[in-house]
Amino acid sequence: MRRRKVLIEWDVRNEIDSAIMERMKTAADLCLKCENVTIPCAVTVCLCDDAMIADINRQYRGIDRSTDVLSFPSVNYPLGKTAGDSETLLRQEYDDEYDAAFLGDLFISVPHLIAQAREYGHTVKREAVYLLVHGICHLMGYDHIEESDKERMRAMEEKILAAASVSREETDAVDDQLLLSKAREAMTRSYSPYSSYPVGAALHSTDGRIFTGCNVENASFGLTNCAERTAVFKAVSEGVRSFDVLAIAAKTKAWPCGACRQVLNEFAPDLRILVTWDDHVEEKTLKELLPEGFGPHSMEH
Ligand SMILES: O=c1ccn([C@H]2C[C@H](O)[C@@H](CO)O2)c(=O)[nH]1
Ligand SMILES: [Zn+2]
Repeated sequence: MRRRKVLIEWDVRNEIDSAIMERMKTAADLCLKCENVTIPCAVTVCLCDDAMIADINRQYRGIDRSTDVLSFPSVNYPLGKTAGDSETLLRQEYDDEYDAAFLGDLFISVPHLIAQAREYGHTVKREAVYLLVHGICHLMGYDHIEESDKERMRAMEEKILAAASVSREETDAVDDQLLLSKAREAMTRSYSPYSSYPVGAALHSTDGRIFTGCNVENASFGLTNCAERTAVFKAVSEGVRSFDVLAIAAKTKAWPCGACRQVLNEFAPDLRILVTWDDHVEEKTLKELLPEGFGPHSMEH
């Protein structure tokens, strides 16, 4: 069987869930399959922020604003042709470095994609797959300037998305193992010279992002900020207020302190909490840790 894989060279400046990146990878392979491209191809995908994509938009297209996805095809398809009917041309684009035909570069703004998913009421995963498919279609020679071209592109996108079957009902499920490893990694950044008790936290937002935090101590002792609150405050100050899972890593089993439970309850009363120490993992809900908690709804009649 002939190989129809897309090699993606990622440049991750803004992180998204690894499960979402896996789905993007699968969708990329389906682009080649649906287009009937039988040789291996390569693309670069840069996951960036709004400022960077606006910068590229201005520099290369003279458009001074942010957008969701930008594509820079490296193949010059003849008029009306796409990758599927340009095998000879693609073979000429063979790149030693990738051991594949190089199709071009894509830039995707992660904050833009998250905002758009929210606006359309579907998952970040679905939006991420859609933007990647749209971008790869451009790299395969599709366009949407003329009405007839637009219809062809739309039809191809629909075909690929159907094959990728990212359902509208799907949720942005979190990868617990990834979250735990992010918490352990955050623990290494702890500033805890007074207690010598480093703590790391990784908070997963319902839109699929991960915010990490560590404990930050102070010579005045009382000003210490716990890892959990560091993570919450980082997220909230970035405009994110909805969370589903928190992972905490420490040397011993460390459920959040009372202050952190209260802060977490403000934004995520239904939070699942995982704690890890050595090779152990335990799970509880915030409701178990803070029964009858006082929260934003407590003051309502
Ligand atoms: O759940 C916890 C418990 C403690 N700490 C920090 C605060 C302090 O720096 C150190 C010892 O209490 O651990 C946390 O970050 N989270
Ligand atoms: Zn705390």
